[in-house]
Amino acid sequence: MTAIDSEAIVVDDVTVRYGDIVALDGASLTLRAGTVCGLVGMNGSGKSTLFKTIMGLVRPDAGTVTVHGRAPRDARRSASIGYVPQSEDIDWQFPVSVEDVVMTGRYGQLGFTRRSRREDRAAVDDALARVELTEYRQRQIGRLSGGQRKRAFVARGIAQGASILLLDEPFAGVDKRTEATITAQLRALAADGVTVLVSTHDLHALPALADEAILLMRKVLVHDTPETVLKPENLVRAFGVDPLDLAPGGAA
Ligand SMILES: Nc1ncnc2c1ncn2[C@@H]1O[C@H](COP(=O)(O)OP(=O)(O)OP(=O)(O)O)[C@@H](O)[C@H]1O
Repeated sequence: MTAIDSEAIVVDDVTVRYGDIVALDGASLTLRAGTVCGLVGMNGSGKSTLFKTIMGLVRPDAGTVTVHGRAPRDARRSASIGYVPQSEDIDWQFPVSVEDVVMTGRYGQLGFTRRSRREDRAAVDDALARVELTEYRQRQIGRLSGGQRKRAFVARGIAQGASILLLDEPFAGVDKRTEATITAQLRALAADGVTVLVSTHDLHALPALADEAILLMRKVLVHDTPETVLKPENLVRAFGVDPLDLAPGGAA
């Protein structure tokens, strides 16, 4: 693999504005294939905007994004990039079952008839088993708990078979067991060469989850190992205070 091939995501000096609000201000990063990168920053620091920009759902006002050397929209159309959005962005009343949701991850591979083939059904079965949701497969998606909903959308990302997976706060409101299940699956995907970018507010879990981490504050403040990113001087730059000192019981 050449150096360029191994660069899964390249964000180069990207600025995104929503009217007067500057959500990203000259953000740059490069992610190598097969790594899990944790994305950390305070509320409003631009994490969701960065995901949407990498997906090609938001167009940068300045700068460029390439995904395996291609424009994000092209990568999205070819299903080589998958996105697990924040729970608030999903319509939970929609009358679809868990397995229907996971099957939508296969739409990029289905023909225009959208008829699932044996390999699609096998991918859905495998993804459901990986996140321990097999017994809930027939249930309407809104009749799951918060943690089960997260797992359903992680399964959808897995079933897609994308080489890049973006996850926006998959651990929000989930219990430790679910967090461990999702973490193990993301690590397994990375071992298979998938590039994973995952935002999280759970700083304690970052070293177990990620090979590297990014501190975002409209731009990339630090991109290094989780241990370096978690140094108090770096967290103070991103959060104004050391959030680990604010946790119950004090510092980690
Ligand atoms: N559609 C929008 N229209 C206007 N402003 C927006 C929009 N989406 C985000 N913003 C603003 O852009 C900034 C970055 O928001 P973004 O959602 O990317 O942050 P975030 O880091 O994901 O936050 P959180 O941790 O709360 O999810 C914020 O100031 C937010 O209010």
